[in-house]
Amino acid sequence: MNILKTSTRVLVVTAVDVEKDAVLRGLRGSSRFDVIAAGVGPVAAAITTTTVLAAAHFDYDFVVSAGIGGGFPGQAEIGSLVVASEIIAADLGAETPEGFSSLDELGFGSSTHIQVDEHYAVRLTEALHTAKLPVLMGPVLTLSTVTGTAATAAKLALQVPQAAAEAMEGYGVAAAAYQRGIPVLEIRAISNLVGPRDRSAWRIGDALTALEAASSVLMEVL
Ligand SMILES: O=C(O)c1cccc(C(=O)CC[C@H]2O[C@@H](n3cnc4c(=O)[nH]cnc43)[C@H](O)[C@@H]2O)c1
Repeated sequence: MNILKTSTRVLVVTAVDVEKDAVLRGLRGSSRFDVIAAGVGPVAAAITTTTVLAAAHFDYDFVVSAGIGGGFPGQAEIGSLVVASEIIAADLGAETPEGFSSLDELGFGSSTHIQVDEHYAVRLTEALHTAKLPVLMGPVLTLSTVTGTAATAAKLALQVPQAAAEAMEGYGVAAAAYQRGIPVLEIRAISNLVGPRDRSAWRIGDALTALEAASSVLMEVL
């Protein structure tokens, strides 16, 4: 019996060109991967990912949301990597006197948690660890507004106790992939800590270096 093994096709979705370039450097020209910069925020990410998936003349096997992100203090250090264990739309819901209520809790039936491909998330985390890159697997929050106060950081940590990182695109990318039944992963290279706004403390260069290294490992795993 002939078993034809077709090669795995992966769409990597970043927000901006510097992230895209870092991923492309790490992938070293692999033709199995397409990398796009879809814009900042969950809406741009969802629209662009949906458009690219619909226009492709083949089925992608994986969609990966990749870029820099904020690390929750005590969880993810600047320059480290976070692989999402789940992708959570952390501000999709209602504020109540008792705290945040998600769309699910409000009874709108739309999930604010999207499951990643757990098998490959674990394999990627292990491979990054083996490559001696500092890495943690944990929930990654998607927010439309970058957290800028200790109070909001504390509120989010209470809302999602194991929250490892926050960024602005993962849920949008994941929702587009989920709609087409394509497994999704999210990887964030930590440029700053989630908390009081101090843009001068963002280490974007270090994070992009980590993102490039992580992309080499991603190529080996998928
Ligand atoms: O400086 C600002 O006020 C500002 C407002 C909106 C966006 C930005 C970005 O630079 C975002 C770029 C990109 O980075 C991701 N990112 C990085 N750190 C965080 C974070 O702590 N919280 C949320 N997102 C973060 C995000 O995914 C954006 O695509 C700056």
